[in-house]
Amino acid sequence: MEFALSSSSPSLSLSRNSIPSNSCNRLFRPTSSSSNFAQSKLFSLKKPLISRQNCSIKAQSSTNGAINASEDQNDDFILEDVPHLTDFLTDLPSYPNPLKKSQAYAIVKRTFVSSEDAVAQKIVVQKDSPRGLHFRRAGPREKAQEVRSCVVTCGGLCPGINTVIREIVCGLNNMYGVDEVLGIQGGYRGFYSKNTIQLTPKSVNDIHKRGGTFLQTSRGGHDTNKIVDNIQDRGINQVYIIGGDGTQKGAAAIYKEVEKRGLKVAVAGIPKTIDNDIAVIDKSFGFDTAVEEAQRAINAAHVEVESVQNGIGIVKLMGRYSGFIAMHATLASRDVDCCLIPESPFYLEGQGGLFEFVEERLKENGHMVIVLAEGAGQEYVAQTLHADDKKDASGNRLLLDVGLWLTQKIKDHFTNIRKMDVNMKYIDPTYMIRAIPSNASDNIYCTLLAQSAVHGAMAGYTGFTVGPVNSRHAYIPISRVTETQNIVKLTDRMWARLLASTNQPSFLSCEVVQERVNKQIFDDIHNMKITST
Ligand SMILES: Nc1ncnc2c1ncn2[C@@H]1O[C@H](COP(=O)(O)OP(=O)(O)O)[C@@H](O)[C@H]1O
Ligand SMILES: O=P(O)(O)OC[C@H]1O[C@](O)(COP(=O)(O)O)[C@@H](O)[C@@H]1O
Ligand SMILES: [Mg+2]
Repeated sequence: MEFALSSSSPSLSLSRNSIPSNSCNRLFRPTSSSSNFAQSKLFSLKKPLISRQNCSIKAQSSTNGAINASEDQNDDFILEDVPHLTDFLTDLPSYPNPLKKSQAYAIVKRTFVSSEDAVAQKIVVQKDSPRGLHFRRAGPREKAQEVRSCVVTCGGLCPGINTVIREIVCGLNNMYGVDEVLGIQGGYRGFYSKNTIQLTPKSVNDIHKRGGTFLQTSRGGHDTNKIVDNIQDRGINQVYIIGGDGTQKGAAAIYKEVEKRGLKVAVAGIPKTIDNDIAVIDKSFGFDTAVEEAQRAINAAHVEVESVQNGIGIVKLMGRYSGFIAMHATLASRDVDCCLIPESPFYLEGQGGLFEFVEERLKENGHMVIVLAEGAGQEYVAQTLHADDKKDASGNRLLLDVGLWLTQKIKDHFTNIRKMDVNMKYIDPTYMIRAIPSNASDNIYCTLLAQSAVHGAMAGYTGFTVGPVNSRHAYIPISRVTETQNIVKLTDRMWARLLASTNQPSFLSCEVVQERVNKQIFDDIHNMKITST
C-alpha cells in the first residue's frame, strides 16, 4: 500500500527544475502531453543519463513546440521522458521501496533501475549516426503513501488481457503489499455507470486460463470529466488502463484532466490490440497467439482444398488497417499462395491481376489458399455494395465483409467467364482467434507489461504507456504511441520476404493501383478513424 516515488532521483529533479548554464550533455525532451513543465523547452542534463564525452548538442523547436535534434548531432542523446507526479505535486512524499525486502527481489543483483537507464528507439545505427531518441527504462525505483488502484479494459478483445489484469493485481499485492485494487467493469463507461468489483490475488488467480476480459469491455462512452470525477470520488490514485490506440488516447485525456485538477493519481497505459498496429512498441501482446491460432484455420483451408478439384480456400483474419496477422500467418504457414492486406492494393482482372494468378495456381497445383486481412480491398467492396461509411461507438469504421465479397467475385469469374468449376471454401475464424487465452510466450510478455506498469506507477510516473522497445521495456509518453498507427510497410524487407515466399504478384505494376498507392490508400489508413468519440 506504499507508493514508491522516484522523485528524489538526481537527474530527474535537476532536469525538471533547472536548466544548468554550463551543461552540455543531453537533450531532454519532456513529453508534449506533459503541459505543466515547460512543454517546449530544451532540458540538458548536467548529470548525464549515460556518461559520454565530447558531446555537442544542437536543437531546434519543431512546429508543435517539441524539441528536435538537428541533423548534424553525432553525439546527441534525446530522452523523451514521461511525466512524473512531482511535476505538478511538488511536495509529494517518498518512502523506501519495499521491494528490496521482498522475497522475490532480495537476492537480485540490481533491484532498482537506475534513473540513468534509457532504452534506444533505434537499434540499427551507423558509425556516424546520431544517438537519437530514448525512452526511460521500465522497472522498480529506489524510493513509497497509501495506494488505491483500479484496472479497466477497453476496446476489442485480445488473447492475454486476463493475464495482464491478474499480474497487475498480484504484482501490486506481492511486490508492494497493495490490497486495494478495484476492477472497473465494462470499459470506460464503467467508471460512471457500474459498480466496481474488488480484485484480489485470489479472485484473479486463474483468469489467465480464460480468453476475453474478466472485467468486460466496451467501445465508446469515454467521458473524461465523469471518469475523473469518479476517480476522485472513489479516492483512487493509480489507474491501469488496458487497451488499444483509442483507449490510450482516452488515457491521455484522463491524465491531462488529472494533472489540470492537480490530483495525485498515476495513469498507466498497457497497450493492447490483436492487430499489432500500436506505434513504437515492438509488438502487442496476443499477437503471437493470434498468428499461431490462425495456422489452424489456414491448415483447415489447405486440407479442404487439397482434397477436391480446383479447390480455392479463403481465410479471413483480423487487421482493420494493418495486415500484420495476415502477413505473419502467411509467412509461418507455407500453405498460403496469396496474402492480401489493407496496405497493399490489389486488383482482380487483367494481366497481373488476382484472377490470373488464381488460374495459374489452379493449373499448377490443383488448389490454392488465399489469406485475407479484413481491412483489405475495402474500397472495392464499398464500390460494389454501394455501402455508406458506418462507424462503431468508438469511431472506428465498420468494415464490409471482404471475404464474402472476394469469394463471390472469384466464383462468378470462373463460372461465368472462364467456364471452370471451382470449389470455394471460405473460413472466417476472426472472433475464434481473438477469444482464446494467450499462449506461453504471450503470457510471459503480459506479466512483464503488468509488472513494469506497476513499478512505473509505484515510482510516481504517470501519463505513460509501457512496452518493449527493441526488447527492453520502457515508459513511453502516451502521445508517442497514439500519434501514428503501425502499418505493414510495403517498402520494408518483411513484405518482400512474404512476396518471395508466396511468389504472388505484387499487384503494383497496374497503373490504377499505382495511382491509389500514391493518393488514396495511405490517406485512408490514416483518416479512417475519427479522433473524438
Ligand atoms: N480520441 C479518443 N479520445 C478519448 N477516448 C477515446 C478516443 N478514441 C477512442 N476512445 C475510447 O477508447 C475506448 C476504446 O477505443 P476503441 O477504438 O474501441 O478500441 P482500442 O482502444 O482497442 O483502439 C472507447 O471507450 C472509446 O470511447
Ligand atoms: O467487432 P468488434 O468487437 O468491434 O471488433 C472488431 C475489430 O476489432 C479488432 O480486433 C481491433 O480491435 P481494437 O480496436 O481493440 O484494436 C479489429 O481487428 C476488428 O476489426
Ligand atoms: Mg483501435
